[in-house]
Amino acid sequence: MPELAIETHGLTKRFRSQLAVDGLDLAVPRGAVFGFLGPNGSGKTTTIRMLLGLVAATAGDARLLGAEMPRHVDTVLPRVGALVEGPAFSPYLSGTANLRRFDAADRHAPRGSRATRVADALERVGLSHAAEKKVHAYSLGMKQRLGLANALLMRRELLVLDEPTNGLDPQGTREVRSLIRSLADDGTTVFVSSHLLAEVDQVCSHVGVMSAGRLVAQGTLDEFRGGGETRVLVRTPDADRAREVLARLGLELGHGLDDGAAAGGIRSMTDAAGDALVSAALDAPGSSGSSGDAAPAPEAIVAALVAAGVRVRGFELERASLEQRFVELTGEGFDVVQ
Ligand SMILES: Nc1ncnc2c1ncn2[C@@H]1O[C@H](COP(=O)(O)OP(=O)(O)OP(=O)(O)O)[C@@H](O)[C@H]1O
Repeated sequence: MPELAIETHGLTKRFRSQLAVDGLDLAVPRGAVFGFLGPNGSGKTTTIRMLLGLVAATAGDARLLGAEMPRHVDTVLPRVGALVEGPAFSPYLSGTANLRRFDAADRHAPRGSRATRVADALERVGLSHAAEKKVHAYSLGMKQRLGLANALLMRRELLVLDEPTNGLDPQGTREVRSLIRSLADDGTTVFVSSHLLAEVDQVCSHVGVMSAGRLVAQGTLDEFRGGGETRVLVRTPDADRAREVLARLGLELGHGLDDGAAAGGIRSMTDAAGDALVSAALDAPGSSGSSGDAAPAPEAIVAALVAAGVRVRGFELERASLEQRFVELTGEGFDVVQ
């Protein structure tokens, strides 16, 4: 069995003068829940459409479950469940009747167990109560759930979900998250595009970040976070002395937390008790700060602060949040919905 569920090399899509996807080298390991992130228009949907053989690539190649696409589309797609821009449900049929039609169109789906399969899929996405309702009376969220149910009709090795929580309320979003988790627990690889960092943070094992058609980062969630800077936060009434010590240790002052305040000429924040929160970047990637020296250990920082007479009332190491990393990589804000 190939180790990668999805693998692309130089995958490119050009629409007339627009380069929508530019030389993508994706590597999605089997068993991963891969969060495919990116701002609007960064090329996520186009990539997914190429992966599924819905649109032809301009250049490059893609393999799904070890087989070249779109050449092996007939043998590969039955092993892949997909939710892409809502399938064309018939509005005047019920949810159940729509799913039966889709199931009947799948020649790999045994007819005898169709009714059970459809009922199970509706149950998994929390739509049993509306199973017999006509789809034109469904809300956007319900249609989205029906699309998901359609992707879940058969057990699949790979699920490709384009923005599965679009149109869902917070409760629906939580349900989709736990559904993804349970699918992953069963060994299904899940490739999910999303705007929602919180979603990715909570369910994904791997992340890929798109920006303007290019894949600017990919790896495990830990690697992704680890690539960002770690900040040291010191709570102390002796802010000036603390800053001197941190600077002496080669740390770069005034990162992150202080940035906003620094614009107003303040380099730290003071609380009601008179303690200031001084922040500095430890091992900022690409920082010119400490001329390539290894960052000092946290205990060495605390010892140096104490030795210099700084009253350390709080000390914390804070890793970059996913959102900070995303902004660092794409230069764009993120649509953060918790
Ligand atoms: N059929 C098409 N014809 C022309 N341009 C297109 C077509 N499909 C997509 N594009 C362009 O390609 C770029 C990437 O679009 P795509 O839909 O893949 O981005 P996305 O990351 O999925 O965005 P969103 O999060 O808004 O869905 C956009 O600039 C879009 O306008």
